[in-house]
Amino acid sequence: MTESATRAPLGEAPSSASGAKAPLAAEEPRSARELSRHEFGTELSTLRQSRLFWVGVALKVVLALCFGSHFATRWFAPFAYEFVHSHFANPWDTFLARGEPMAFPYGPGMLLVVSVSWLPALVASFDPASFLGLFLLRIPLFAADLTICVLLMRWLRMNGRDAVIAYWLSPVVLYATYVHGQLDLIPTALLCVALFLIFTKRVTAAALVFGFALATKAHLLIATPFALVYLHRTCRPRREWLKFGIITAATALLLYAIPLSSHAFRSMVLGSAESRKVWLVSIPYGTSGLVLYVAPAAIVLAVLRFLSYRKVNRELSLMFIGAVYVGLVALVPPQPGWFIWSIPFIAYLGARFTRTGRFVLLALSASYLAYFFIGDPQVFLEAADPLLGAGFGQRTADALTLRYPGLLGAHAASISWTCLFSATSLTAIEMYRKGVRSNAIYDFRDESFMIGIGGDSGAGKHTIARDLTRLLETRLSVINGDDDHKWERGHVMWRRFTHLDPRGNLLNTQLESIAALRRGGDVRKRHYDHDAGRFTNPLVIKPNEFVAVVGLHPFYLPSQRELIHLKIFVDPKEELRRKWKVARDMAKRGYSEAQVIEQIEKRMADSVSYVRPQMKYADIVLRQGDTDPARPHHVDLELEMVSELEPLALYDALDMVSSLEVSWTPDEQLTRDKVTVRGDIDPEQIAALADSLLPDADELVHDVGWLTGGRGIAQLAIVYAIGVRLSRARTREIA
Ligand SMILES: Nc1ncnc2c1ncn2[C@@H]1O[C@H](COP(=O)(O)OP(=O)(O)OP(=O)(O)O)[C@@H](O)[C@H]1O
Ligand SMILES: O=C(CO)[C@H](O)[C@H](O)COP(=O)(O)O
Repeated sequence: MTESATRAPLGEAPSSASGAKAPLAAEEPRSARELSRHEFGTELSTLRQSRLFWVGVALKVVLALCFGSHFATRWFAPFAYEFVHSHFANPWDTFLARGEPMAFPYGPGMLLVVSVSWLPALVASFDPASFLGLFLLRIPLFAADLTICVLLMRWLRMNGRDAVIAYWLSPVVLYATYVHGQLDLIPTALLCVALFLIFTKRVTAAALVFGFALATKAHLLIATPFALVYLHRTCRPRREWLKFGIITAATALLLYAIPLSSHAFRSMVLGSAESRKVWLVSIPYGTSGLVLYVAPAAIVLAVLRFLSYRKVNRELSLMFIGAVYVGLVALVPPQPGWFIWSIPFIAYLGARFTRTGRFVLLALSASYLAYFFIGDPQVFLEAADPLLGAGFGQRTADALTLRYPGLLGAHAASISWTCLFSATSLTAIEMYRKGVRSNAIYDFRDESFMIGIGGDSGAGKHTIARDLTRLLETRLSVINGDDDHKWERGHVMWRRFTHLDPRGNLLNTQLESIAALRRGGDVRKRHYDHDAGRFTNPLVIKPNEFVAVVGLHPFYLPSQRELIHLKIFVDPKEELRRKWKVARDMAKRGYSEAQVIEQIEKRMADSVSYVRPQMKYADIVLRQGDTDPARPHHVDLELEMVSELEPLALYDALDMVSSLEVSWTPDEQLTRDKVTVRGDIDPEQIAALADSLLPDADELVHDVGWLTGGRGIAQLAIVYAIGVRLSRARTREIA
């Protein structure tokens, strides 16, 4: 698979270029909803084109029709059928009265989801244990299965296709769901949907789905602290986690309240033997009767560890939730359905970290099937009873046990359980390690990442800062270099010096501000109000993950250069800069055209002496060529980038876009490369390029903040450079 394969739009020219669709305005942000709709379309079409996907569908349909253990044929299918057929009478009462306390140890949410496919039972009578019944039982499970697969592809992006192998064809899901007949895929899919909504910051919707999910099966309570911590660490306003907790709890409690008055419900669901299994493995602590509950201890340990992270990203959350669920099954008596809880997360590991991930996936799947066959051959084989006749499983298991007592006895079962235990433990450890490593990639520890944006007046410095704010949002603070002018407008000293002269600016004050913000301290600073030409009272600038220093001299002093992690210089075509400056100063600063032109001419010598020389220290120089407001997708940009940032990778990515003409020229010393870009590009293509250039680009930037045309390419080049610098710093730290 080529890296671009999951993103269809890369090679297509944007629609405005062809004139087929109204052009997107450069400032028009796309909503997160629009973007996700588009991406799911991409994922579904990737699935439709995958032969392996269709092989999986065929296999699942056949298994769903023909197989089912007594869990499916004696309990779950009749339970759902009874509920619908009786026009929604309380089925727990009916089954407890029949002496079937194990029939449905799930919450009301699970009954609601499972019943959807049984609506024909409202008007028709049939045997729920028949092929038809088995198939109806699997319809919501298939929907849950597909939902998980699509969400995984979305999360995995460039490795999306690998999700088909790692998840869609998972032997654990095939056996537990389509052969045995466990329902755990439903809460698992709901958990994944809730996580997807959490990651895209749709907190209310996430809480409603998560609350409903808890009402399907209470094991999801284990994922709750991880969701709360993630929201606490990543969401602004900070209280979002509380809102999530309240809505989730209210939704779950409301749903549980519906059947709560039923004694049968309380005894079959709330007091079920299954939920008590979590306490069964314990270590005695001396003779006083004190014991250590192993599984709860592991869960608490994981939650505490997760809480200790200052920064948590999506991958760390997925890996921790997966590690807890996979670790949990190693610490309780083995249940076939419980393994399902961790499978999407293990598949994520398998697709994302292919070498180790696939190895653990394989080890776990093989030892899972081996244990559930050797440990209980009768239940394993009875799933074929609907196809091969009642009693097939029992007869065959008895015959095999008699013939191979060593292979199917208690000792063999313990050996296979030991293997399964080892595979699950290894998986949990791998998930923990990979999650922690991925979380560290864009973590800049206790420093702010400083970005300097320099250039002449009207060259587009603040425009770049605003375009970066769209991507970095509240994680970016901006210092304005103009705040460090020495005097207010009209001051007599401005007759001696221009604003471009370092002697007209407090560059040492600026240096102190940069140093303080970089090490995480607040800065109190007056602001230069361009409307009035006066300084305001001092304002507080807070440190942040990213700080942009925007001005005429952000890297004039050597010490400024040392403190700034990424130096950007804007150097548009002079004619264009004049046009922009005249328009901006006339519209926003109250000057006439003649006044602006006179000011430009007067400052020219200082621009050449003091501003432009900073260009040689820049990591990136952005040279905007012609712009055409009627063609927002249009690009005419020259990028100069220090070779250490590997501009060739950027060139390679841009060169894949067929609607662009890209060229690359290194300088003779191989220290700076020039990349020229001409053509058309839209924000979705730029988002796709960011995905291909940076691991977890969406962790670094807000996905819907990408612009179109030249400004979008400038955003891409800067974000790429930030990503390279950050990941290099982390790699050095890890090494
Ligand atoms: N890439 C761009 N594409 C189109 N227009 C631009 C671009 N960059 C800047 N402009 C236009 O140029 C004007 C000046 O840009 P901006 O205010 O960002 O310049 P500046 O370098 O920050 O100026 P100053 O230092 O004088 O405050 C803006 O009002 C905007 O209309
Ligand atoms: O763009 C500028 C510097 O980047 C301004 O020209 C400078 O800040 C002077 O301001 P004013 O026009 O208010 O005298």
